[in-house]
Amino acid sequence: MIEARDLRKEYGDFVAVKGSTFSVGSGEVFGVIGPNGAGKTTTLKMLAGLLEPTAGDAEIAGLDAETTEMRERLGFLPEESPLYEEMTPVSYLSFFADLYDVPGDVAEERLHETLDELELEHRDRKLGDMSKGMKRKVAIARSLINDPDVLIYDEPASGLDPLTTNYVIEFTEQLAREGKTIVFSAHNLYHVESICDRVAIMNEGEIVARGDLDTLQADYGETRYHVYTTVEVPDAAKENGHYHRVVESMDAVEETRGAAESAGGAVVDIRTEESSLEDVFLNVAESGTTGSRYVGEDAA
Ligand SMILES: Nc1ncnc2c1ncn2[C@@H]1O[C@H](COP(=O)(O)OP(=O)(O)OP(=O)(O)O)[C@@H](O)[C@H]1O
Repeated sequence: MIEARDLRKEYGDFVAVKGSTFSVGSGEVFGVIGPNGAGKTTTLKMLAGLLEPTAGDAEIAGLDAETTEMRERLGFLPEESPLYEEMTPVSYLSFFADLYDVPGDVAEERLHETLDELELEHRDRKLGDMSKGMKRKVAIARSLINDPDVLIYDEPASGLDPLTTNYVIEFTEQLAREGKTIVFSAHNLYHVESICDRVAIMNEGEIVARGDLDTLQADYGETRYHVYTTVEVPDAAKENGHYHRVVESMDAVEETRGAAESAGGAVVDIRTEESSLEDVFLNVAESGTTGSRYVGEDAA
């Protein structure tokens, strides 16, 4: 559905994106993460045809990123979305519906339906008088006015309070369940983890790792085992009548079992804990960009 082939962006001598390559399947949710300045926005803008790449190209549904046909299939939500302050949500969204040649009655129904789903009230209030969260909801509604099947969302919940953030993330999840193909960037890795099928981790203009979450966790994460015993074993803490030891290998689990049995006790429970995306991200960041590699089924 989406193909990014070696997308590169130079600003003079500075290379903002060194060559992003990835593909996103139909109905998939793909997350782009990385520290400030990693090149996420630049990549997403090139993908959306809003920024001309210095080299490489992008396609959405087989259509070149810069074509009108492609834009009709796409909803783009920029990180910052200045709206026309004097307009109301309804006049603003009608204006964009018009630009996309959406017939008036369809646009009217669609915009109210979307604003209902987003629970946006005060639809006749000027955008300039609306809160940040309300403006973000209008920007999201704008990205959906042409009923696109592909959404590119740059930091959809940026700068919002926790309640509105949850709302926006849940709404994005709902769009994914409805079958939209979504590429989105976020700093909150918990959100990425909860929504995305696959992720790309960017650093200093490069994709340093990408793949599905399980594979990234297996490659860059660690599994921790929580072993609970009836008797004291080395490095264990007393907890609710048992002894709790955290180890990082099955060998260490077996060693703990041996220690417990030698002391006349037993292991009563073993729980595994996988790394979070945050752990994976920190491990990738620590390993630096040298020796970058791709993981997952789309390894290139
Ligand atoms: N128009 C421009 N001219 C020169 N440099 C630019 C321009 N736009 C972006 N850059 C630089 O390119 C790099 C990547 O920027 P980009 O906005 O893509 O990063 P990002 O990963 O989205 O960061 P953030 O998480 O802070 O939004 C940064 O160093 C930025 O300063």
